[in-house]
Amino acid sequence: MELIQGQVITWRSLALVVTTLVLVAIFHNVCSLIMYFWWTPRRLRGIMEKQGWKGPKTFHILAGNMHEIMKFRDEELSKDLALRNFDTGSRILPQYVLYSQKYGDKFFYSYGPIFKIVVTDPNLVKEILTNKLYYKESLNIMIKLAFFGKGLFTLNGRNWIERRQIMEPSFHHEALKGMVNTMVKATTLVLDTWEKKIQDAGGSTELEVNNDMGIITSSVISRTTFGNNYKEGQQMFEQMEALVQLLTKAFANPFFFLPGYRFFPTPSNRKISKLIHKNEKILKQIIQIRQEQARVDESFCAKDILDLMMSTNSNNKNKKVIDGTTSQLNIQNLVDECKTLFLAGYATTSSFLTWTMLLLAEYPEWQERARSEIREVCNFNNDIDATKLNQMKIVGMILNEVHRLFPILPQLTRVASKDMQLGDIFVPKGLVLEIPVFHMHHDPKLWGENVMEFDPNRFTNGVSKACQHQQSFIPFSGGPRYCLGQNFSLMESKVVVASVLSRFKLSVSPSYKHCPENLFLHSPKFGVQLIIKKLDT
Ligand code: HEM
Repeated sequence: MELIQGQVITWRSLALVVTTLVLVAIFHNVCSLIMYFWWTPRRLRGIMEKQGWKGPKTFHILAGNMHEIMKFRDEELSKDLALRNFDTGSRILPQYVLYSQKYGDKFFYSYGPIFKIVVTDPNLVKEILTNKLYYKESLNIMIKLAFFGKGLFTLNGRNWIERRQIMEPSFHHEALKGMVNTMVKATTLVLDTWEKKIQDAGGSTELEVNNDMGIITSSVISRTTFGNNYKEGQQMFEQMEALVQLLTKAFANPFFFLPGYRFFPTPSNRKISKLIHKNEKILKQIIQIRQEQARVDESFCAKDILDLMMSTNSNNKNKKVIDGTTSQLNIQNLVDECKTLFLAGYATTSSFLTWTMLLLAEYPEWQERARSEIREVCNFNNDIDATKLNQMKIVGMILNEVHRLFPILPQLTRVASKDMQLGDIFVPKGLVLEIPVFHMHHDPKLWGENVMEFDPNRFTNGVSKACQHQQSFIPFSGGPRYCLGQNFSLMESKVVVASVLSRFKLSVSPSYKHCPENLFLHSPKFGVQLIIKKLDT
């Protein structure tokens, strides 16, 4: 009886403990949700209002001010736009135009439940980008899993420092010099198809170049990262494109931002998980084969980015990095870094090159000036190397001006890791600071009255002479987290421009509709249609 009673007591206590735990978990989650969606944005807003910052009076608990911003953006996107009109802020960063007109320079708004202030003063921007106490905002979990994992782009703090040390040698000048040939080869393959199309069409043809720039940059990144395994790498791009499409659609669903939503077995979530899994499988296979090669072949030496990464990684085996611990990447870390390089290195440069082709076609005088320089430097043969790329000054000026007018990442964000002082602003812990790169690149106070014109001449004496403040030009960000692939991308862009202009003449097709948009990246909504002619030599 006692035993039975004892058992009853035990079961009761167990049930009580379980119920209490469940209730505590529910209470904790409800409190976190209330903090995230209601309390934190209101608290931060109160602190900023007390300091004279202004912004929209109301915001939706899930969507923040997104409805108003998207409505304004869609109205702007539906208007016709002249190609030489670079005053496109209302479609690229609509929140900036909408709220700076209403509230002046010191304004805030809410992106979903995230409360943000916008900072444009170049001195403050410099402080934000260089001070490591401002860390990278965490990305939506689905985007993170799909494209970056726990890779360099998303890491913060000590993990980021360790990872950057491992990744940097793969992008040093000496390593990059050896990649120029690969860049030329990948470009030539696509340009040969242009030549064939022109021949078939009897002298000139219309081409949508955004697609072809994507083929070049995906081929360059898979060849430079994976060398002989580039074909396996290239399979990933189709999946990545599909993931971009699915995630863009998913973004329109307000529940997408709810914590834990990714675990709901919706058709879209299932497709996304399947694609992520497929990509990881391809990458793991490539890396495992490499690890095996390195193990059995003593003479195995660094040839491509993955080899370089793996060899820096194995040299780190016995090296104490920080706090006396060693840092070595495991296979999942390597997979995440490859994913990061694929997305960061492909879509960015591809959109950038598309805008470059468009502006070269629209400004024939600059196309000709660049062509003369290329003729002088490399005599129009494909004998391009790193030294010759360095000598292409006019091409460099054109590329800078395209980066200024069409920054591919039109805004950057950072989060305060603790209460801080930024100039005369008190920045509370957790506040998100947005840097509107696009608007800084188009500000007449920083660039002069001709800011809305395409004028590469402004870069004749370098960036420091082109604008009032070095931090006014940040297409690749600034401070310790500047783009790891900056020099890689500049080299690749020069190779593509030099190869295209050595063989072809470009003009804008009448079928081109100018519609820049900011969908993750600053890119042309309907692609870029150009008329391509073979150059008379
Ligand atoms: C037109 C081309 C490119 C542009 C405009 C661009 C722009 C940027 C920007 C603005 C950031 C910093 C983001 C932030 O501070 O929040 C960044 C980071 C990064 N980029 Fe690029 N990028 C380009 C090409 C590339 C290429 C070709 C690669 C690699 C092959 C690459 C790899 C990376 C990586 C790994 C990071 C993260 C660096 C870190 O956090 O330490 N990027 N990029």
